Amino acid sequence: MDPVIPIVDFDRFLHGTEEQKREVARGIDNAFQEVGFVYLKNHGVAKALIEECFAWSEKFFSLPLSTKQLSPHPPGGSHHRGYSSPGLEKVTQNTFDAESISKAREIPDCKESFESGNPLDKAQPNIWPPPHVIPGFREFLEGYFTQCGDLVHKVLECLGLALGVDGPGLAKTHSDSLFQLRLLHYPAIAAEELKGGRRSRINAHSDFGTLTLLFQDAVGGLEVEDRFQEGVFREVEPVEGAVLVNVGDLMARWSNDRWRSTVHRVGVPKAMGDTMEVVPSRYSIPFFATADPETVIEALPGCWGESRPKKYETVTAWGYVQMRMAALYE
Ligand SMILES: O=C(O)CCC(=O)C(=O)O
Ligand SMILES: [Fe+2]
Repeated sequence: MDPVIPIVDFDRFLHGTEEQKREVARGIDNAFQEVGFVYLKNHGVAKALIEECFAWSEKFFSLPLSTKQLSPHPPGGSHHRGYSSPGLEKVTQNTFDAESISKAREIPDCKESFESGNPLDKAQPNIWPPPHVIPGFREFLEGYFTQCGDLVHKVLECLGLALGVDGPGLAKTHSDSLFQLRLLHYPAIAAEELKGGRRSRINAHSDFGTLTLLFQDAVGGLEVEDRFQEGVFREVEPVEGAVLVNVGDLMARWSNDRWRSTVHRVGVPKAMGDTMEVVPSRYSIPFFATADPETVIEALPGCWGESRPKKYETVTAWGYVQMRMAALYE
């Protein structure tokens, strides 16, 4: 059976009555408890803007490799900006020791990406291509970043409502907006390579941060792990006009595991059937949110009590994300 990712009408939070807002908050809360993913429709980011972002992404990735490499992702995992060519980033899941990391990396991810962040982020400055190579790219992405950041803040406000946290509560912990906008391109690939497990589009992983927004094209192939059967993945079909929102590890921990950070990966789209030999190229645009670095991550109100003791030690948001990033590169 396909996983049911609930679809919630976010306009009822953005413009609804108090009761409608609470209803949306309950809807997202339930979805995050059950699957860790929710589809939001009427999320307020204009369709034309999202389409334009996909167009910029296609334009960037169609540049020659040598041109894309004019804005290279630095070696190591601590400065996550710029262009990564296919095979550079190798996603692994919960493996921090050298031996298991190198084993997981035998199957390369067949994708290329371009990462950018908040222009005010001093710790991770953006790495843009020279303007003459793709004029307007930087300006567009900087504006798009702000729009996605606004949506993250709204979703956090809504989650705060679900937990009974007053006012902007949770959104306040993300006020630096040290988020990451990622353009992703999975080049066309022989179906055999993916099915035979010799290569993957993106290996199974969960996201590190608090929340991820994911816009994807119509190709499909995103799969989420069955909550009751480890290692069993089911496809999540794209829903036109809706943004997929999922819980990251930091949020799972912060919510004392009330909300799930579900493992996901990208494989062969089911809609292709068994006959197609080449899996078409796919584009997606995740936007990763995390809390301000100094935020103290300890069980949120409403997520612990006598019958639900706190499961995790207190960490800062910064300390946690650094540990996860270091396992990505090198
Ligand atoms: O491309 C996708 O649909 C998923 C990407 C993803 O999971 C990630 O970048 O963390
Ligand atoms: Fe992910």
